[in-house]
Amino acid sequence: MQELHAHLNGSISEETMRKLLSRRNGPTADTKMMFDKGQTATLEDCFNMFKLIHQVTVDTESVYMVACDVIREFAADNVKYLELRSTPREVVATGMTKEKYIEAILQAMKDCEKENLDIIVKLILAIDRRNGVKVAMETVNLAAKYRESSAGRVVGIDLSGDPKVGDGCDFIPAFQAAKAKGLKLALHLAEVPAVEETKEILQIVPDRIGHGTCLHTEAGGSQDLVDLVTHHQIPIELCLTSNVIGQTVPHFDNHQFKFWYAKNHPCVICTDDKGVFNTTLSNEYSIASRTFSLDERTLYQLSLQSIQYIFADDSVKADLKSRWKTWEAERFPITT
Ligand SMILES: CNc1ncnc2c1ncn2[C@@H]1O[C@H](COP(=O)(O)O)[C@@H](O)[C@H]1O
Ligand SMILES: [Zn+2]
Repeated sequence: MQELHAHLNGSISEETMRKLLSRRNGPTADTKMMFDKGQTATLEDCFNMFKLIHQVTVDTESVYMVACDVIREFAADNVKYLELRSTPREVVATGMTKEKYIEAILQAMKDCEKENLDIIVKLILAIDRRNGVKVAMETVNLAAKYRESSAGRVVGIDLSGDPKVGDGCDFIPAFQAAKAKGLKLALHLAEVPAVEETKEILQIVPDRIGHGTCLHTEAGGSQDLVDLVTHHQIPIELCLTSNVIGQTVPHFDNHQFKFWYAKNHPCVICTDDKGVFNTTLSNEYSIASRTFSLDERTLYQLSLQSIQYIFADDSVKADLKSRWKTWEAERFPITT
């Protein structure tokens, strides 16, 4: 499998969280940092959870530890290619600058490469829409700088944060600058109904869309949005548990996966925040399988197709594809 939509601070497992809570003052050891299975909440609850989590990842040591653990956990879940995304954060009290934050993640990526984990990891820097345009432009510049100095480990830019805050159109110049610098764009779009904003942002044709929950008319979107996304064949990163717990989708059966999959549109199954939503990528594939009656071969095809939408270069795509094909030949031998 490949995981293309995973926020670092939302991906912290219970075990890592325990280690973090024992390290410093702040939220106490029994503070809940994840939702229970089957629990529902609101997007606001999710963002409050992130605020708490950010209180325990305030120094480079914790960011490094979190990144190492998250990479190892995805590898243990059989993820062969991972694009992590994270919002560079400065914490004056601990001396963590945005540069040091990014470097801690890059160091974790490099050190994990030495562990022979059988996983390729790339990094996407996130623009939090709550932090405004100036910070967004800074993030783009940081991404360009570290793309150069990290041997291509930094691959793109994300737009995330509370979708109800601010106007995403304000960030269009930052997205254009990112594109001009050769960075890829994976943008959270239409996580809640926002037809005008989404239409305008779609004009720049992002490389991938996060969630796209409210693109289609039944979910508060519009036919124009569907036509644009279809016309440009923009892959959509779909996170089932996240959307159901956050209640932007009432039940798994109403998930937009159904709409886009039925159109044969590029769909990628992802976790979003495996820690906060208490899930794994395998679990998300199982939910998709149970909810939409997809057999193993169909899940395999979905995973194989996702390789086309990764942000790494063509040689990585070709290598992954050949590994998938080898596995296919073993798992589904042609019998005559
Ligand atoms: C639930 N749906 C979502 N919608 C929008 N943004 C989300 C998100 N889930 C996570 N994030 C974004 O990721 C940050 C945490 O990871 P990092 O500190 O960047 O590693 C959150 O603060 C939010 O900006
Ligand atoms: Zn997300």
